Amino acid sequence: MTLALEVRNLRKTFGGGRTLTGRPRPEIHAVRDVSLSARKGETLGIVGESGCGKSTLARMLVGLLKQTKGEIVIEGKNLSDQVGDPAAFGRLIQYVFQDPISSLNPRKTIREILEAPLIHLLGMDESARKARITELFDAVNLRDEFLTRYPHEFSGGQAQRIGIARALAASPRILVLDEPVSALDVSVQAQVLNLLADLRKAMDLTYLFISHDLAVVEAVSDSVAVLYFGRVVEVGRAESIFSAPRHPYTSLLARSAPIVGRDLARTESLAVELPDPLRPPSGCAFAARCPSATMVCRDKAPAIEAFSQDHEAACHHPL
Ligand SMILES: Nc1ncnc2c1ncn2[C@@H]1O[C@H](COP(=O)(O)OP(=O)(O)OP(=O)(O)O)[C@@H](O)[C@H]1O
Repeated sequence: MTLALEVRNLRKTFGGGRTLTGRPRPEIHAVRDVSLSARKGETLGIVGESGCGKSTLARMLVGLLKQTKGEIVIEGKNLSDQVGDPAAFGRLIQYVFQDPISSLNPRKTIREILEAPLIHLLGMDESARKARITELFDAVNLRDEFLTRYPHEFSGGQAQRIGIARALAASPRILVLDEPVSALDVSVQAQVLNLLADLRKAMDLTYLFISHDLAVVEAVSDSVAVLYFGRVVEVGRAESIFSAPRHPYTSLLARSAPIVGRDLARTESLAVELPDPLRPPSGCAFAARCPSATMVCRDKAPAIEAFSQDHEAACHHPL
C-alpha cells in the first residue's frame, strides 16, 4: 500500500502567551494530535460538524498554516519544516475552497488566475502556459472564450470548475477539497462531484474530501476520518464506517444526515453544541452528548483503538 499523505500527531493551538498588557491569552486547541493517512489514488473523507477543526487541519496540510506540533509527509517527503514555502507544497498538494467566487481574485481575468501557479510554481514560458491552460480548461469542460472574463461573471458551478483548474495547474498529486460543493445549488453539486471523480481517475489524483455532510462523504470516499472537537474519533474504510460505526458520535452523525427517502421526523438532531473550546472537558469531549457515557468517559479521554486492520475508534464503550 503506497501512501500519498501521512500526518503524525498534528496539533494546532491558537492563542496562548500574553497580551501586550500582560493578560494571559486563552489557548484554543483547534486540532489535537491528529494522525491520518491517505492511500495513493483514493479519496479520504474528513467529516465533522462546524468548529471541529476541519479547515484548520486543511490549511496545515497545504502549508498555509504552521502547525504547533507534528509531522506532514507528502508523497514520501517530510514537509513539516517547510510551511509557507509555496513551491514545496504547491507542486504536490493544492487546495480547493468552499466558496468558489470569493476565492478567485476579482480584479484578475481567468487567464491571469490560471497563469499565476504556472509562472510561480513551474516557471513556464508564455507558449507553454497557453498550451497548459487550454489543456486545463478542456479537463474541466469550460470554453476558451471564458479566459478573458472576470470571476463575478460566472455561476457558482462554473467558478468552482475554474477553482479546480487553478488547483490542478501545477499538476499536484493531491487535492484538499474543503466543502467543495456546499456553496453550490443542489442541481450543480452532482455535476461537480462527477467532474472530480473523472479527474481523479484520469490524473491518478488523491483527494482529501472535507465536509460536514456525511451523505456526500459516503458517496465519494474510500476511507473516512470522523473529527470531533479537534480529534479523530473514528477512522477506517468507508464501507466499514458506514455499515457498522463503532463510535456513538459517528452513529449519531449518520442518523442525523438528511438522506434521500428517509422520513425526516425520524432524523435525529445534533441539538447539543460542541464543548466550549476555552473550557475543554477533561474526559471524552463527546461525553455530555453521548447516550452510552459513564463515569470513566467524563474522567478520562479514550485513546484510539484498532477493531480491525482498517477500523479504529476512540471510545470507552464502542458500539
Ligand atoms: N485564527 C484562529 N484563532 C483562534 N481560534 C481559531 C482560529 N481559527 C479557528 N479557530 C478555532 O478553532 C476551532 C476549529 O475551527 P475550524 O474553522 O478549523 O473548524 P471547522 O470544522 O472548519 O468549522 P467550519 O466548518 O465552521 O469552518 C474553532 O473553535 C475555532 O473557533
